[in-house]
Amino acid sequence: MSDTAGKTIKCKAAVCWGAGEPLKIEEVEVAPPQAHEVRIRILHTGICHTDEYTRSGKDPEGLFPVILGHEGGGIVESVGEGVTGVKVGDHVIPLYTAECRECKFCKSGKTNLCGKVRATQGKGLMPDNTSRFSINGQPIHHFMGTSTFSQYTVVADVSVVAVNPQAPLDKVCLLGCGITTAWGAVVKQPGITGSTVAVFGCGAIGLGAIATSSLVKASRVIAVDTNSDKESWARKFGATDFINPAKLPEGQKIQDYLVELTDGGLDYTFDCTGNVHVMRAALEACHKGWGISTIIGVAAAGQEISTRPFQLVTGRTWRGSAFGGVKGRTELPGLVDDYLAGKVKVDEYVTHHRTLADIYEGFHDMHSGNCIRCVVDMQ
Ligand SMILES: NC(=O)C1=CN([C@@H]2O[C@H](COP(=O)(O)OP(=O)(O)OC[C@H]3O[C@@H](n4cnc5c(N)ncnc54)[C@H](OP(=O)(O)O)[C@@H]3O)[C@@H](O)[C@H]2O)C=CC1
Ligand SMILES: N[C@@H](CCC(=O)N[C@@H](CSC=O)C(=O)NCC(=O)O)C(=O)O
Ligand SMILES: [Zn+2]
Ligand SMILES: [Zn+2]
Repeated sequence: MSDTAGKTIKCKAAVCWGAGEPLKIEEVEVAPPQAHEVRIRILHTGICHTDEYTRSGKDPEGLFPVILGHEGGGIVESVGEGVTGVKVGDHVIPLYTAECRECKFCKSGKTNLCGKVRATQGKGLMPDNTSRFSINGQPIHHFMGTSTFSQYTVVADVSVVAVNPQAPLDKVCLLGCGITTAWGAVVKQPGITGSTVAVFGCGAIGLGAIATSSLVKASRVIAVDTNSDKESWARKFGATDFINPAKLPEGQKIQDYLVELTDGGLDYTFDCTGNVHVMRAALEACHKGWGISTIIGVAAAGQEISTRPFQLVTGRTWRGSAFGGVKGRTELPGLVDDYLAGKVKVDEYVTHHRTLADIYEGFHDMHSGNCIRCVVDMQ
């Protein structure tokens, strides 16, 4: 039992006070975990584009003030009554996609989307409809059920998983979102082995989709990105081809180019940009009769996708994937072990490091065009 158990902890956190505002380092009070909750000392966190998406005000679910962050790694400091899944001292990864194993979604065998805490999570609150974070008595919202931009956070017990303590948390924190999302979206999609794939967007998510397509032996992996600097990254992660759509002859659409290049279109495509026009191109680059396009990117409030319904009538499938379809409590420990065994890349994604004091610089890094993932040392 830690000597802070049952007490409120004062620590530093990066708080976003309003849409579009920078993050500010504040002293926050973190209340003890209630029943079925876990308080975690966060050691490292990645910064994902979804954090920036919400900070910027593009997220229709965005609430302020808030402590963002959902790609963290830490150690359990204390647990509330009834917690059995993790214990004090465990090395853990918080899960923005919970896994209760009891709800309709969890029991369906058809999805990783758990319904147990999603409604309160979307309101920036714990399952009892209150927040564990406050500053001078003012409640601060949680984010994605994780809030890893705080030195201590509280999560629901269904939203955390213990992992091999041998795994460096400054690396496997990235399995809390980006890399796992990409890995799952590919390995859970039957048929990729021996097939052609195009990945639109070569950030961490796109590179992960490229690496995993290569791992499962897709016959061809075409990377598409408007930033030509991403070519060397894409090839390093296993792309066989790289195309910059901005460099095509004027008037030529990327989907038409790809259909011609691949004798009718791709077997599988992935949108890893969050741009609805790219999502359309990814769908229309699919082969007639069987091509499947997966949307991974998150689009801003008010954005909608469109295509001619004929694209679907003629056998293309449009689908989406959240956290790669991965059930975190069941599958993440195995993925961490795969990383330790050298079967899954993680270290290769880390291009930038920051401390909590300059975490907001990490958001600027993300826009620099040469940042794949920035890892923040929270202590
Ligand atoms: N569904 C899920 O569960 C998850 C979704 N996401 C979402 O996935 C998306 C990708 O995340 P991440 O990899 O971190 O983001 P990045 O911004 O790092 O990567 C996106 C890449 O796409 C490139 N790009 C931009 N516009 C185009 C275009 N028109 N055509 C081709 N490429 C383009 C960008 O180039 P440039 O460098 O010039 O900007 C960049 O290289 C985000 O929307 C994020 O919110 C993330 C995690 C989980
Ligand atoms: N809140 C947004 C949607 C954000 C979103 O799509 N989140 C993804 C994960 S993105 C991670 O970096 C996700 O898993 N969604 C499923 C969910 O239940 O939230 C909006 O309202 O548009
Ligand atoms: Zn993310
Ligand atoms: Zn559930």
